Amino acid sequence: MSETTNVQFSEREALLFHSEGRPGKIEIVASKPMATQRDLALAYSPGVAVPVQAIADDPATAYDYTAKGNLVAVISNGTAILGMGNLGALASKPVMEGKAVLFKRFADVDSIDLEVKTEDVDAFINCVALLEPSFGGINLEDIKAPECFIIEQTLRERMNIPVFHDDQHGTAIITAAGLINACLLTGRKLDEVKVVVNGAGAAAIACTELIKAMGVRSDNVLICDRKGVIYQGREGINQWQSAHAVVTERRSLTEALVGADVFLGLSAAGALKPEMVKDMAKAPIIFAMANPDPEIRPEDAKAARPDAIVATGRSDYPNQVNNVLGFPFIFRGALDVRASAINEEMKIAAAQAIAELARERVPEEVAMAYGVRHVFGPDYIIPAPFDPRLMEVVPAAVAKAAMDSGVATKPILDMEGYRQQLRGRLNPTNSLLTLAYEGARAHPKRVLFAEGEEEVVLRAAIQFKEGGYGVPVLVGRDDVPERLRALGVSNPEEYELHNSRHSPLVPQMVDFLYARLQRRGYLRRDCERMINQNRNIFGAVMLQLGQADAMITGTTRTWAQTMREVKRVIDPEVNRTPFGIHILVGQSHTVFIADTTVNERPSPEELADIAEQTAQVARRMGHEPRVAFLSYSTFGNPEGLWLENIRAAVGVLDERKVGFEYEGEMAPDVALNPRQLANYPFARLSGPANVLVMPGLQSANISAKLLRELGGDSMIGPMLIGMEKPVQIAPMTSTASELVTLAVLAAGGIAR
Ligand SMILES: NC(=O)C1=CN([C@@H]2O[C@H](COP(=O)(O)OP(=O)(O)OC[C@H]3O[C@@H](n4cnc5c(N)ncnc54)[C@H](OP(=O)(O)O)[C@@H]3O)[C@@H](O)[C@H]2O)C=CC1
Ligand SMILES: CC(=O)C(=O)O
Ligand SMILES: [Mg+2]
Repeated sequence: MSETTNVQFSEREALLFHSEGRPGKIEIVASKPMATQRDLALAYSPGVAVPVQAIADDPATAYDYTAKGNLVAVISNGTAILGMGNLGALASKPVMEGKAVLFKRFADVDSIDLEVKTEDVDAFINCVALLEPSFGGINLEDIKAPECFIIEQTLRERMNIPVFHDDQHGTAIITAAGLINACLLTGRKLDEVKVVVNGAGAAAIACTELIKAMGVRSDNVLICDRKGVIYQGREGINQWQSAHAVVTERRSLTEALVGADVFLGLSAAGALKPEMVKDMAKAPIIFAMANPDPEIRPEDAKAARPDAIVATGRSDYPNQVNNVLGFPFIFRGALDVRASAINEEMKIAAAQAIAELARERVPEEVAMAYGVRHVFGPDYIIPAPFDPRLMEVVPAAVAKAAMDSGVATKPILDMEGYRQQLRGRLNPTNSLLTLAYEGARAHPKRVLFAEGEEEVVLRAAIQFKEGGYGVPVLVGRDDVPERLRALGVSNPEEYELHNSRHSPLVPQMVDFLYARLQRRGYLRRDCERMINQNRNIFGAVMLQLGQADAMITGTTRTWAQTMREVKRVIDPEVNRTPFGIHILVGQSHTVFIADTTVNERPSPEELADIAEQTAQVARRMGHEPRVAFLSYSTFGNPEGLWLENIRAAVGVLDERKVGFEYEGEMAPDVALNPRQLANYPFARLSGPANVLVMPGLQSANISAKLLRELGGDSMIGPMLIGMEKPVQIAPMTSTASELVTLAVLAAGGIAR
């Protein structure tokens, strides 16, 4: 995306995000059934004694019988939390929990945060070293320099699993990848560039070492800390800093930057001033990587030097140079070959793989569907963390480097098979939802929130606006600005508000509604009353009159009631069957269930329409559809009275010659479980179904709601499909972020 974007949120929102529901960001879920006494007897005593003995006899089997092989500890003592400084072990917990969930989200690595309350180097080292049996790898985090160097070095020597201080090496790898590409774009050679590194701590020293190893000349790198340039002979510098001290007359950051090609900021917010940037060389490369706030804001850097290539550590500006691009995938590769360490070869392989990926074109279907233009250039020197290709490319490169350099204890024999397996580990829905959000930011639309008096709706509207996803158009009373202010909004007057009491649009709206309903038994005054008193009708007419691009409602009335109101104003699209889809999203699977909201006893043609349109939605969300028409019966067994419609629907699709797999009638276990499906070798599904077409509304709606209430996975929807205008009716229990997701899907044309 080329536009500069800037996600904003209030402090209240950030706290609410962390406290809502279960406090914090992680929970532990059992990976084996725990339902019966037998399960418990196997999982715990006495059954557990068997793997205990096996591991005692052969320690390598711990990888077969426990979670060790996919488990990474994120460990900190909180002495250098982001760029916020030493705030202690406990305060670092939100960051460490955050890293743990990023491991899972991006690379399906299970991870747990451990905050160790000591600044004593030996105590910390002992604590971590003793944990070796528990984990497949150790990610050290936010530990200040110089202690971090001793800690990491000693632990690498003492432990037989990868120990990786991410602020050092993760950051260095991503910085190196970004630098390679920025130099390519500006026609520079690494052995000629003059670099100023601001900050002389963990990240800065590691970045300096890696870029020197890649060819940047030692006498071309100046490092600065708060006191200025680290020159040879300066008092009070440590051994890691003195290794990079140079002979120079320059003393301040300002002096250091005169004529410099590259600024690498790994220090603190605001450390780089616009006037300093002015003296840098032509087309300067500025990586302001301090978190959460960079050394200079990109807009200020660009104002001072429009010819600059600017990167930050943040996700809300172009060019995010942040270690999140590396650590999940680097550990994925290291774990998969049971590497005993993450060595230089693996780091360089990761940096090169990431740099190369940015130079390749983003897959066309992703770019087209979401209007996201990621083309190698000054605003795109590095892939975005949600780029699904990272998961395939980086772990494979790291695993290969581990094998080639002799640290892989379980080499991968079939590399192509491994890449395929990596692809299957991630659910495309996750990355496509992120891309849908990015697409919304690139093409902001006007979304009407009809129930502007509900707190949850206002919070969704705030998130929608502050996230830059579009313009919320609120329907509500005059006290809405006051309510927005109470929710932490400082500029509520910037929110567009429509109130039927004094909207100048009302006469036009009444005309529209009356023209539509006069032959359906409504008088003009009925229409006036509906416009004045019913927010869904008011909102839907606004949508019809082109005042917004999409509409979200549903939190104050039941779904059916809301649908009745909406349908008074908005028709189904010509030749389409309106219906509803619930989408069940797990870590590695997505299932689309339809029709969960509209048609009580769909005809064969309607079932076929529902299948076709749901398959299209699945494709828009990155899944190759495999449709199962569900029943209690599988291919006529048991026989029953209600199967004809379903069989006829399969026949309708046969005639239509649709371009996706479908089959039926079949029971859900046959549709979803390959072992059951194997009993029907003639069935035309190449794998478990991901689109489930239900025989009727009873079973569909009940299943969707059961799954929402009892299932562990998250549910999107119901999405309303097939209406002439993009209107979405959310469940009454929706959270603010669920409403935002529906708004983004509706505005982006994915839910239609
Ligand atoms: N984008 C990314 O992926 C990453 C970014 N970072 C960022 O890098 C920064 C440093 O992290 P880390 O190395 O772990 O921390 P450390 O505590 O190890 O190092 C901090 C260093 O920054 C220096 N510093 C602080 N303020 C200034 C300033 N105003 N001007 C010059 N130097 C300054 C300190 O110098 P002194 O000794 O004089 O105080 C010290 O050398 C943080 O902002 C962090 O968020 C870190 C890792 C990854
Ligand atoms: C990104 C990161 O690890 C940091 O800022 O410390
Ligand atoms: Mg960090």
